[in-house]
Amino acid sequence: MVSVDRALQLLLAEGATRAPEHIALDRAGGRILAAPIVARRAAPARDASAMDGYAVRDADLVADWNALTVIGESVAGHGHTGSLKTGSAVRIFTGAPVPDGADRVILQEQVRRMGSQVLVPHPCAQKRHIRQAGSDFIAGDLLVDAGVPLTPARLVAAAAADIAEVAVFGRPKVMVIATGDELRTPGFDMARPDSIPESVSFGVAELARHFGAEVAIHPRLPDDLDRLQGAAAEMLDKADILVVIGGASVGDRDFSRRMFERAGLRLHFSKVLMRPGKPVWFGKAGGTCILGLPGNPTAAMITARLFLAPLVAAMAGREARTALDWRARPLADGLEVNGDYECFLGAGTRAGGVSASANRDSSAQRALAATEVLIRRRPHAPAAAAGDFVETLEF
Ligand SMILES: Nc1nc2c(c(=O)[nH]1)N[C@H]1C(S)=C(S)[C@@H](COP(=O)(O)OP(=O)(O)OC[C@H]3O[C@@H](n4cnc5c(N)ncnc54)[C@H](O)[C@@H]3O)O[C@H]1N2
Ligand code: MOO
Repeated sequence: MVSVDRALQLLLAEGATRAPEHIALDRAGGRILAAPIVARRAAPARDASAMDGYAVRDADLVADWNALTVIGESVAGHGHTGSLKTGSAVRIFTGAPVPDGADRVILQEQVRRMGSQVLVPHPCAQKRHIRQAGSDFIAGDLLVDAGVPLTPARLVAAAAADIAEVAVFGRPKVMVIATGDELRTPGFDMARPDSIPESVSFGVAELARHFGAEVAIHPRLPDDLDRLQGAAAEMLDKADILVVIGGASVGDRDFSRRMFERAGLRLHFSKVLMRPGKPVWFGKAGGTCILGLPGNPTAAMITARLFLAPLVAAMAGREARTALDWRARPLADGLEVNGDYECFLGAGTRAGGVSASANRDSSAQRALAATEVLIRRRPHAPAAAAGDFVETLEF
């Protein structure tokens, strides 16, 4: 049996990032950049108007009101050709190139238009309403570092930098399999009272996707060692990480480790000093990582959050710690002294702080749905009172 920290260390030693690939920007959302985004052009490329109005020369604005001849128009996408001469103005719109010779843009609300002329007030010390060429960035500027996800906002910056294709890390392939004679597909074939809906694979698959994996769900299998061993070899070929749900404990029909014996399983840890989730195990067969989750749904989801999420994140090109962002939050209610095992309590958040679920049974699924954060209780942590700070993780 190993501690949670030691288990993480052993697991993450196997979390090598996937090779980078080049993909079109419109398919790159959420992927992790393998190379930085460097601007290929300046923004704006030339001086641009920040407002709708008139481009004018300061030298023409000496009186309280100044009559200027409107000699043309500059709209976004079609700039005015030619420069601004003494006594003239150019009608201009937001985003349009500012004609050469213009010093500022006067807002249209502040002028009086009279036929081909415009009456422009003295600008006093008003803003110029001109975005200078390169004031956002210039060609060669680093806009986004490697190693971070392409968020919606970063996709905008990459496109603005005139980039059509980005280098991102490959996504790890995760295959999830649920095992157990009692399991049935939700919504089907629940006639026998000893059948239960298979629920855990849905949560584990979504969690893996959320942290950057490409996920496949293998059809679930009964507790039949021959069939499990037969499926093992085929699954190992198709996945970077294989997640087996159930059969992790010591019962006569708990086969999740033995399922991979023939494939040459090398166990890195088997059992962790934690509650819930003690039966969780991790090993490798060939080049594939195998994570065995306990079947009890709360135990499965907590161990997946603590071990699968950082492994996927690391393989997808992020630092594993980004998936384990422990934060101090105050307790809304007190907690009892902790025992020898490290404990992870599902909790909700309220105005006063975090509040652990009353139901701590590792088979609970209603309390799981209400869990927003996990509270971490180190071995032998003393009793804690409302208002005390505890380590918490987004769930
Ligand atoms: N003698 C001992 N018994 C048990 C120990 C132990 O140390 N000694 N550990 C207990 C702990 S802790 C856990 S957790 C469970 C883990 O058991 P398994 O991983 O072998 O899981 P199963 O027996 O297959 O299932 C447990 C429970 O969860 C339900 N289940 C399983 N898979 C799913 C699924 N995909 N969707 C929904 N529900 C699932 C299953 O029906 C069982 O009710 O072992 C304790 N026993
Ligand atoms: O993982 Mo078990 O469900 O610790 O009780």
